[in-house]
Amino acid sequence: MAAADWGGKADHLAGERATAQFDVDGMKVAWAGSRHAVEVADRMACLVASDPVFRKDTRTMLSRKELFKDTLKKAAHAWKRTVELHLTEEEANLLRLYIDQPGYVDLHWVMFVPAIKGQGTEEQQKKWLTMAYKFQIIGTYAQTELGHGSNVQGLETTATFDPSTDEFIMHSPTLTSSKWWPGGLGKTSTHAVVYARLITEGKDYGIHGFIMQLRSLDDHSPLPGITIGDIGGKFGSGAYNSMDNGVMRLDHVRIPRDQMLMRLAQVTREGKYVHSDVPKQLLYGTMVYVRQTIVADASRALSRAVCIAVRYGAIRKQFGSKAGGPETQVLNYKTQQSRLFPFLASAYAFRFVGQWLKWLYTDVTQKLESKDFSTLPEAHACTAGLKSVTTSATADAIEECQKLCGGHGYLNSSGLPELFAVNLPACTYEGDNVVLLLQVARFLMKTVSQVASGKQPVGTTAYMGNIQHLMQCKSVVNTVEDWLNPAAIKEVFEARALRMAVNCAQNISKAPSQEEGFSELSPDLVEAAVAHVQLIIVTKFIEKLQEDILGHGVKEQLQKLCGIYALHLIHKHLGDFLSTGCVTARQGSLANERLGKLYAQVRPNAVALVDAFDYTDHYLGSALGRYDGDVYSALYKEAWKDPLNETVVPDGYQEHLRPLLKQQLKLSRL
Ligand SMILES: CCCCCCCC/C=C\CCCCC/C=C/C(=O)SCCNC(=O)CCNC(=O)[C@H](O)C(C)(C)COP(=O)(O)OP(=O)(O)OC[C@H]1O[C@@H](n2cnc3c(N)ncnc32)[C@H](O)[C@@H]1OP(=O)(O)O
Ligand SMILES: Cc1cc2nc3c(=O)[nH]c(=O)nc-3n(C[C@H](O)[C@H](O)[C@H](O)COP(=O)(O)OP(=O)(O)OC[C@H]3O[C@@H](n4cnc5c(N)ncnc54)[C@H](O)[C@@H]3O)c2cc1C
Repeated sequence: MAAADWGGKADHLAGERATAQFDVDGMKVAWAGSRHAVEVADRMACLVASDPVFRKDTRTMLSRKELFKDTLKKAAHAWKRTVELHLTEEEANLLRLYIDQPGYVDLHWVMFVPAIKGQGTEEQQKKWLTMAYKFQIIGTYAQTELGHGSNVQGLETTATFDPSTDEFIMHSPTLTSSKWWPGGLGKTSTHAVVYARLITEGKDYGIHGFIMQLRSLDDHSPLPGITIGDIGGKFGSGAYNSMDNGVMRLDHVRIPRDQMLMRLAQVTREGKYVHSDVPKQLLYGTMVYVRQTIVADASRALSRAVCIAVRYGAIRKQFGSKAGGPETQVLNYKTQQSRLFPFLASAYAFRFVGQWLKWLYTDVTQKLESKDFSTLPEAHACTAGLKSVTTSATADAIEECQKLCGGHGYLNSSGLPELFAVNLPACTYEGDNVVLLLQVARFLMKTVSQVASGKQPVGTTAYMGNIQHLMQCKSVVNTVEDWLNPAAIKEVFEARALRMAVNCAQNISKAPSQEEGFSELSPDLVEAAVAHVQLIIVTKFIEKLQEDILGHGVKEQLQKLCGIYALHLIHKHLGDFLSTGCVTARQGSLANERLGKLYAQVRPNAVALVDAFDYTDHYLGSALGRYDGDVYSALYKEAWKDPLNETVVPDGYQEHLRPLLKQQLKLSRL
């Protein structure tokens, strides 16, 4: 399908495709999760690619105002098409995804609606979601403030209950309490779930969510007492600048009591605070949900960058053989392969762990509904950890893909600068990655202490129960081939993760207090958390290979990619594996040798492996990553679209360039 908007012209990558040793269609199914998923994604991608309103080839050349208006136009058109075509929720989500332009609708669907679903009573859901589903109101998620983002308990906005009128008074008491960052808040949202300190009967009960109307539904002006605007331009051209991240100050704005989200806690008519018998952490449920979706976003962004770099690497040639033979495709350089193929493997690894995380989230949600809260800490640790590791790796990889494409990768028309700029903030939003890894570490330290007191850990920490073995085992790897054994790979990852966690726990216990120890050891704790999360990713990839995977050669390719993912981590973090005694220096070099062989085996399949992502040229948005590989014509054509090329002689020539040149000429004649 990726050739759909390609039109059947000469395929410069045909030779590459001919060397593939597996069934690309089968791989598409493995990547997407099911035949149905491939089919619906294809249909939605084509719908977007064939609609001129969704064009994005000149996006990076638009001014902020033009870009914002273009985003409003696309969002409205997408909604129109959704209604006209009676799209299902799955189809509508994919439509939004392939439009590929961050905007207020993301916050509306991904945060505002889930916040009400998770924290509103049935009555509140009925009232607000009915309007939200029909886009009669547009909502955002207003949590972060100018002064606090990570420390949610430090937020300053107040919601003070006034029993005389049965209302809350919403107020920003300081400059730092101004809401700052919420997407769509700046110019678009009519409503928001606003997080504020609940004060009733003179007591501060901490952070709670409140639904607030922000703008008039008649003329869109802010309601009395509300000062609201955009926070200004952000990193890169195009990119996240399509989003109106906002600032908001509240001056004693009154809202009815029933606009406090009351599923987790209530304030009675008399002003009494009542907490339900559910963990208070459920207040953070929306963040758990979104972190889970961000893992899927990361694999998608990474796969786009890899697709661009692999296809371009197969087209780009530099240097020939000394005997004057043909020039070498840069993808054939071993250094390119060792930089790029781990990203290809990571894209698949993140995709599969993202599919598993979605399952975990659904499972935990079902348990929560039947009041089983036991798996909540693990769900928090898994979503926080995987969000952190996958987004950091993705941002680094996109940047490296730019370098892998040389100078042309730095052009906006490569698609890479925008891809980087859009995905970089995923390391920060929905929880700064280091802050989230410290949450994982906290969970690990608790688990280690439970294991020490004889409790059997479950789920993703079950391996810690095998502590006797894992603390002293030595890897059995003795030959390069031994590194093909998934059990051998899993064992060293388990041993490394456990030993790093236990080392931290032992060192913390030597500190004057738990808190001081945690703070002192925090750099090591972050590394232990990364080791644990990488183990989860490796394990889920290995488990994926135990499923029925159809299609000639598909499983074999995935086995190679799984090997690359795991072994490149051993190579990259060899210090961890050596210092914890999980592998010897010799085993480390055998792993590296195995890695080199795997790169060579993947090379003839590389283009087909990125074709299996099934991206249209429209979605990829890259002159370098085109399906047909006609890179140079595309680069040449794109250059002429730049506004600078609208005139042959540039604006400013008469005022600045001509006088300068004339003056210099005059001086030289003196
Ligand atoms: C190119 C096209 C692109 C189109 C893309 C379209 C796709 C759209 C997809 C996504 C769009 C995303 C848009 C993103 C917009 C961004 C939104 C935001 O950023 S919203 C704001 C998010 N803010 C944060 O994440 C703040 C981070 N901070 C926190 O989460 C917490 O405060 C904390 C740091 C985790 C908590 O710290 P701390 O422990 O100090 O405090 P407490 O609050 O007291 O916690 C005590 C116990 O609770 C446990 N805990 C904490 N969080 C959770 C949780 N979420 N669930 C369960 N349990 C939790 C914590 O571990 C403590 O436990 P114990 O140790 O006491 O047992
Ligand atoms: C593009 C974008 C969109 C966003 N959209 C929204 C939105 O829609 N709604 C919303 O409410 N918010 C939104 N945010 C805000 C976002 O959630 C916060 O920026 C994020 O949670 C990080 O908080 P912070 O900015 O306060 O960083 P800080 O916490 O100030 O981080 C600064 C530095 O301090 C470090 N640090 C902080 N605490 C610790 C600690 N305990 N230990 C060690 N190091 C620490 C961090 O690692 C970081 O390096 C958005 C942000 C961005 C960039």
